[in-house]
Amino acid sequence: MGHCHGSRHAYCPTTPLIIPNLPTFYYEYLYAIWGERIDELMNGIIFENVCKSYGETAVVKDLNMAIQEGERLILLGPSGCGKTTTLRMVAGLENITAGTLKMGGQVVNTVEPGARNIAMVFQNYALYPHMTIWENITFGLFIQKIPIEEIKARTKQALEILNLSGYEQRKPNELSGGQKQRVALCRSLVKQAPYFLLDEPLSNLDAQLRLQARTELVKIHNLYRPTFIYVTHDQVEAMTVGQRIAIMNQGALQQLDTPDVIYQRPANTFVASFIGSPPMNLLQGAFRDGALWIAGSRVNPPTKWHTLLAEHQELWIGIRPEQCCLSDTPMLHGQIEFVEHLGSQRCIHLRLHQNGQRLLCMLPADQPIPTGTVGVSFSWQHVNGFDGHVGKNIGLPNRISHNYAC
Ligand SMILES: Nc1ncnc2c1ncn2[C@@H]1O[C@H](COP(=O)(O)OP(=O)(O)OP(=O)(O)O)[C@@H](O)[C@H]1O
Repeated sequence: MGHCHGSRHAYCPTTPLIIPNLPTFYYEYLYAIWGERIDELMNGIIFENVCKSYGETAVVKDLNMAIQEGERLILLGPSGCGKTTTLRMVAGLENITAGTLKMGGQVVNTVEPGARNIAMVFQNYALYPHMTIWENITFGLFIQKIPIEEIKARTKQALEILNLSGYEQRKPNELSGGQKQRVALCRSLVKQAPYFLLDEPLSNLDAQLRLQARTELVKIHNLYRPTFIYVTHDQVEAMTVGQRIAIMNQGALQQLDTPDVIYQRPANTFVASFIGSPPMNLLQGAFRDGALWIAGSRVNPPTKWHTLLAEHQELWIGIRPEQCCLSDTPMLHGQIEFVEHLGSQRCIHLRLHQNGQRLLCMLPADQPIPTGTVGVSFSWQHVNGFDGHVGKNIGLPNRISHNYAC
């Protein structure tokens, strides 16, 4: 277990804390997650109680978040939730109102942007119109006085990865939007900075190009594994590019975890209804006399759940649409109101009989769909329960499959 060499180690289980000024539980929490790899984490980015306000308005609230060195982290959330502000604080483009931001083990609250060793890609490509593509990409490297052979080698490699070889002598106005976006990525890539910050870099691309660019982003990351923070409000992008996703709402971090865990075990009702298309069904639940009532129907949950359910009594029961099926021995009954055709699947909109709540079921397109009233079942292993008052996941023991690719 122990690895107490060097001075930047944050926590060693056999000795007291080495770095002062942080609560003990914080290191214990980090160590529990990262174990021996805590070294890498300390070289990453750590937010400690970070707040940002504009006048009286708090836009980032008490953010605690540790990003591992070399990790691809996505900041995801609805418009205005504070993603860009968070990213800009890392870049040094916004002051931090309160709290501490650390990069590479150093507090950087007052460090100038130019001294933070970051590469940043913005939504608008910000290319110099009078320069060629090659000049746009290499300009910053010449300023850094990097040897010409090194500049040529880095640029050649980046142009190849981003399919831009042959475009070196064009001007930005001779490129399509997607190509300009790739030049902007290329220009950041050649810096080989340890921190790579991206703010909605694909938002100007059409669906086809976005798909291709997602793969390129992962390739870029794999090339030299910078610590990568990527802001988006597109959950497909988040799920496919991110190794972990931080979900924000109204300036507060809601959940920070792998895409699988976030999808299958959302931390609260906000995450449950934000992630997934269509989103998770949240049905009213109540636990009385050993039975669970879901949307007004009595059902029998696994006996081992009873203690947990009894602690909450009023609940939201979360069931993903694709985990519902039509059944001859149903748990719930409803009236089909609408059928959406989505190619390989169909989304059935039901109005439940007992309490009139709506339930969405995702079914294979080749499954015959009866008309009128239908019965629906689901398997307990995929069900989530949320406290009826505060909306927090109560941790019913359901099954999570960890099958995402790093
Ligand atoms: N300079 C500023 N002065 C006052 N309020 C600001 C300023 N910059 C941002 N805000 C507010 O802070 C909140 C967070 O903005 P931010 O740009 O971080 O959100 P976001 O999650 O990135 O949104 P989007 O996805 O729409 O870009 C918003 O309500 C915004 O109006």
